[in-house]
Amino acid sequence: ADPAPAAAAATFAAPKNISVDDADKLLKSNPKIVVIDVRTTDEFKAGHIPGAKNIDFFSDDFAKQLGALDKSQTYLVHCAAGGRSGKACKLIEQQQLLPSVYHLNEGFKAWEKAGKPVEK
Ligand SMILES: O=S(=O)([O-])[S-]
Repeated sequence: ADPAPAAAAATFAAPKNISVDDADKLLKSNPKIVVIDVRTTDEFKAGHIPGAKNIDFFSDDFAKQLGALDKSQTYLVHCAAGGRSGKACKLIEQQQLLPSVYHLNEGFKAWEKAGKPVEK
């Protein structure tokens, strides 16, 4: 009666830290990757990575919203400087919310500072 959780778990990989330059290259080479910006709506509105989806880390149903995303996609998660997104990635790993996640751990601040594309 055991649903073989080990086999299911094997398809999940822990979120992988990635630099600003590597994230930029990754998004260019794979336009299907979904960027998840876990900052607040106000921060998001002030400028974000083009095409990003905003899911506020502080929203009550944050984990639920992540868990409801399409698990066949690959995601790039970030916040402003890696604090909130680091916690988000722990949650993703512990609860196995998404199987394929990159973490832009230096955050949007580093992205912007490097002169990478920003959309409002
Ligand atoms: O949470 S934070 O690193 O964006 S300040």
